[in-house]
Amino acid sequence: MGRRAKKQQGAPDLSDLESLITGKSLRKRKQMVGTCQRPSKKPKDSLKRSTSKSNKNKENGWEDVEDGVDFQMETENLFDDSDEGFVGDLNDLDDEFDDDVILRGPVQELQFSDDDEEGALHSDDSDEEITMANMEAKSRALDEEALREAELDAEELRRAALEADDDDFDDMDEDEEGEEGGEGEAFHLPTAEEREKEKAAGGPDLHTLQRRMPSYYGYNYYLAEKLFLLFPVAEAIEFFEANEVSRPVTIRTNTLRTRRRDLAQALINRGSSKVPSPSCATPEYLAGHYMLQAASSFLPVIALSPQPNERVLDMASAPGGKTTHMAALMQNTGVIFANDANKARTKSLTANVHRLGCKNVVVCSYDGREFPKVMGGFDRILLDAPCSGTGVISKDSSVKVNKSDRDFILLSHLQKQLILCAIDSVSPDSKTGGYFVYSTCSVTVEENEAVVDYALKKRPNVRLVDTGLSFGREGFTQYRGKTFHPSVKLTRRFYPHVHNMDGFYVAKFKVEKRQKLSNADKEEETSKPGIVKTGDDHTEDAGFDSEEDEKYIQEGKRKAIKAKGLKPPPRTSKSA
Ligand SMILES: C[S@@+](CC[C@H](N)C(=O)[O-])C[C@H]1O[C@@H](n2cnc3c(N)ncnc32)[C@H](O)[C@@H]1O
Repeated sequence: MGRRAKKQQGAPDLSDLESLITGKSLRKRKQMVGTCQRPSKKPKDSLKRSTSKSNKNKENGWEDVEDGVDFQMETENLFDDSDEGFVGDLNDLDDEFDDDVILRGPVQELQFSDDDEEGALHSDDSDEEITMANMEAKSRALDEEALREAELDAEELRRAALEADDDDFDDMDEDEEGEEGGEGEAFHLPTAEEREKEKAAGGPDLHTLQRRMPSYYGYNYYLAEKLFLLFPVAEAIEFFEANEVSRPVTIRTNTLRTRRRDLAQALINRGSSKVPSPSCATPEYLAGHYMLQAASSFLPVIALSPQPNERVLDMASAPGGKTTHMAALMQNTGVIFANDANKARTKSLTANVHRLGCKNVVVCSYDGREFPKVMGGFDRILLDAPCSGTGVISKDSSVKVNKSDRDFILLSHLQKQLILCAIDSVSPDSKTGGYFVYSTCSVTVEENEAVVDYALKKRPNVRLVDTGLSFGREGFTQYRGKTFHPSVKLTRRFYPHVHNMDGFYVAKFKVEKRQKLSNADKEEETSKPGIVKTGDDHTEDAGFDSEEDEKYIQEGKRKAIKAKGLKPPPRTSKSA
């Protein structure tokens, strides 16, 4: 569990995914309900609790993360008249928890320790006694004050970040060798005594402040640095904050078994205002009338848009949230090969396929890198790649501390191999398709744009196309001095603090026939709009992009040596 008590977010109308663009950050939303607070208290002992939650999630499988959630919903509010598959929000609808009840609840006495910042805020200048009459005004004043301070801090941090140059990696290494850093090692928030000293000295310096924020939220230095490179500081803090809050639970009507309206009626007829979790499953759940899914997991399927009678590969498919969604869109026609390298995970995949009545699915278990040798010629392929999970920290907060650069290197290596194999398994001759979608539930550029750009370079016969998703931020075309192909802009990023859904990334490719082009033709081709510039012709080597990755490989090796308590060799100029 995070710094704050886990909260379910308000309900977006997921029947229209676009409506998830709230335009309001979580911070703003909180202000609206008067709960905006400056992150100012002690770091919570969050990770033990969150780890047990994350373990549970892992057992259940990625798509089943909500299975253990004891969610509530008032079914009437969930459905409209459409017969389409739907996602309904399951939160905030229980009238037992309406605002009135909260407002009517007993007034709680808040106690702050002497050195507590909020305590300092609380004992404002007037020393006026708090009464029922003045409480609301005081509370508002406190909120405003806290907000002002947070904004000032954020502005200071942003300025500090702008001043920081691109030598962060070097800084980090120095730190690691010094006292404060180290892989997986959290920073320390200052003691009361240290804070007094800092105050006397005119406050902490900006770098210190910047480094304290992620520590406060429980991130290790390594991941924090990554996130600060991805977002401006103020936005990074919004991202941290959003990760402390659960995303809305959503359900998808399985249109192979029922209609949205009928499901709504069935649930309403049940006479309960609450839909229990699958651990105490409803008959409708057992009968496969719906699937619990994260809202973000709809995105790659919508982008892929599989058509009836097509031949589709879901290359990393367990536990099958997206496979079963595709089967429904294809109206149980054609064939979907649902593959997953992890045999154990194919059990839950098979169970879901059966429960949801998908008759066009063949489950198989190969390493994705064996395709297309195993099988090729697909009309469409989805690669929902294994990833670091930095987009789903609200579900698995162990990600905050358990990822090292070695993990990122290995993952992006695997992703680069898988993406080439997926591309090579698509039939460019497909009459209806010839599309491939790459997705991850991670927000790092290494696992997303860098992988996509790598595929563009290695496979001259592919180009990026619009995902068809009408929201989401554009993919990065520049990152830390690297420039990606301009078409990478067509890929889409989704964030918890912006879209109120898990962090997610989606890229859609069109696969064309491979051609042996003359040099002159190549020049002409790559100058056409929308056509991918490629470094070289396709190659069977799906390894690292050696020039670019060498530095990271070397750093990974040094870290591994250090982790064993040994002294790594000095950096060579290549790895520096
Ligand atoms: C993000 S999850 C997939 C979730 C799934 N698409 C869904 O919607 O339910 C990634 C999956 O990749 C599988 N995986 C890992 N390495 C793989 C490989 N080399 N080939 C195929 N699958 C792999 C993992 O077992 C895991 O189930």
